[in-house]
Amino acid sequence: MTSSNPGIAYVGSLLRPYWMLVLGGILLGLVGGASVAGLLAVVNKGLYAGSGDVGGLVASFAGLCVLIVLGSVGSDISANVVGQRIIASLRKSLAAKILMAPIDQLESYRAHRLIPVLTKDVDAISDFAFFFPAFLVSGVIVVGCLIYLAVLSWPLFLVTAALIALGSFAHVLARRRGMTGFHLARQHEDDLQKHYRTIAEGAKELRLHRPRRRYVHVDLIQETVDRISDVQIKAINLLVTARALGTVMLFLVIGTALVLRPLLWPEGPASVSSGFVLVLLFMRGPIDQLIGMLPSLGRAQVAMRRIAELSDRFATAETDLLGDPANQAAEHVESIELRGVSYAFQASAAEKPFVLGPIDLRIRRGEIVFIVGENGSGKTTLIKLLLGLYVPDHGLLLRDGVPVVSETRDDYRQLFTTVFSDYYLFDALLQQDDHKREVAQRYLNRLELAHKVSVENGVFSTTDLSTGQRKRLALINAWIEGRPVLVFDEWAADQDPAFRRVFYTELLADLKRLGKTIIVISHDDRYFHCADRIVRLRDGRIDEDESDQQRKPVRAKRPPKSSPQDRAASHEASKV
Ligand SMILES: Nc1ncnc2c1ncn2[C@@H]1O[C@H](COP(=O)(O)OP(=O)(O)OP(=O)(O)O)[C@@H](O)[C@H]1O
Repeated sequence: MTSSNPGIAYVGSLLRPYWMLVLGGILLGLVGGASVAGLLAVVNKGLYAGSGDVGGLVASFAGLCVLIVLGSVGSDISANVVGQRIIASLRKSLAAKILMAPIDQLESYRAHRLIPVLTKDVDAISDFAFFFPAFLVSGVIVVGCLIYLAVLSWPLFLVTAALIALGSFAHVLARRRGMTGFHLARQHEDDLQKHYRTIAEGAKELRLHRPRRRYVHVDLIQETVDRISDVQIKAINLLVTARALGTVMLFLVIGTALVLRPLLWPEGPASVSSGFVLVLLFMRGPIDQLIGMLPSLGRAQVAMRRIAELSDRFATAETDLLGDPANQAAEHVESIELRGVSYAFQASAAEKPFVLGPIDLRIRRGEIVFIVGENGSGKTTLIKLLLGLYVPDHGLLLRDGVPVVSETRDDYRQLFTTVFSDYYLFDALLQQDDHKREVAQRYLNRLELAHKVSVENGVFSTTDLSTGQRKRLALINAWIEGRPVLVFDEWAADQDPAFRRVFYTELLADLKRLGKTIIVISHDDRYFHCADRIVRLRDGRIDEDESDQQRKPVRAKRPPKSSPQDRAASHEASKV
């Protein structure tokens, strides 16, 4: 979407399915607006009519009243339906966009910017959608009245139109500055969201640190809130002033019309003047309503732009991610491979981006591969490339020797179950058959969670657990999914020594016996002997790739040193 106003283009694409309703609403609005103008003409005529015209005037009056009601109710209903449908489509489409967005784009967008788009921006459009029917009808009434003015007298209409154009120009200028304010305020809203996250997620740390608490409260939150309020006040004041000037301008038009009438049209009937005054006074209401809605329209425009930008940024080549999961059963895989793969994070001009690769790595079915290396050496990035979450800048990802491309990438990803170090724990088990429930129960026992958690109607009874316990629950989820490749990113880091030992020496071996391929990111060098192969990363490159047989004697399998307590705990844990 590269049009000069991506917001309008995006909303246009959302409106397209409802074009019949939109058109119907506009036509009905036109009928309503024209009828109002007609009614004013009838009223004006009535002021000068003789007694013989009463019957015709009453009939016209009643007919026009009915048309006004039908027109305005019809256009209101259609605009309301379209407005609400657009909001619903917007919400669904944004959720779909996020579900399909390239993971690296999603990661760099950051949650504190994403959430306001989903809430604030959609709400801004929703607010406008609520007023949109009135906006539409007011617009149509103004147009209808202008047409009636033109019918009454061309010269006076031209003078009026010139003054209205002048007033509108002043409004356009005011609006442009107002919009700049709304844009600025919206940017500060992102900062505010970030600070809100800070006080919610950093509550414990802030409670313990008075200077930092004060800094966050005063320098970050209060300052940002005041900045937003100042910018909004300025923007709205400008529009309100423009509105008052608009009203004065309308009276100016009335005065000018009255003064100029004898000059411009000396032989014209008095009904022209009264008709003009009547219509101009009547127009004040709808014009006021149109101008009054400009701030809301301005905010909606800013919101649309934000939504369009997000939508543009999250565009993806993988468009079938939300298809029927029934076709995506996990299959087995003989090998997964990165061939000549490199990947660089996007970075600002000042920063040097981290570059991974080029990497050649082939993992075979049934292997236990440990990915090791210093912090920041690129282990998680490597895993994300291997999982098909990041698309390589160069090189190929292969499944059983066949390149994985956009069309096959999601099928490929279904081979894996992962527990990332920043994993998200889902409380519901999607597989609900008896066997899976039994496996879940068995592993709840084995991982010493049965006293805290049970499976009820396919949902874990609680996830209010300690950090280590939650990770065990994530492991159970992974186990139950039964996929052929399991990836653990520092799973054991939060476990007590006994469970760490159970994980490396027993659970990994169990999974291997089931024919699983296992990839483990680990810093636990005490248990490196449990791997069939160790891939060591340094600065984004593979530094060593050693199989069990190649490993030097010093690294050969030997039991890790453990305390008597470790051994006792491990014995207890392995009894289940
Ligand atoms: N979203 C991102 N944008 C930019 N750079 C990133 C991003 N994620 C990671 N990096 C950079 O990539 C490098 C490798 O990160 P990665 O998480 O792969 O390391 P790691 O080996 O898993 O580290 P650790 O052992 O600490 O988990 C780091 O220097 C990090 O700063």
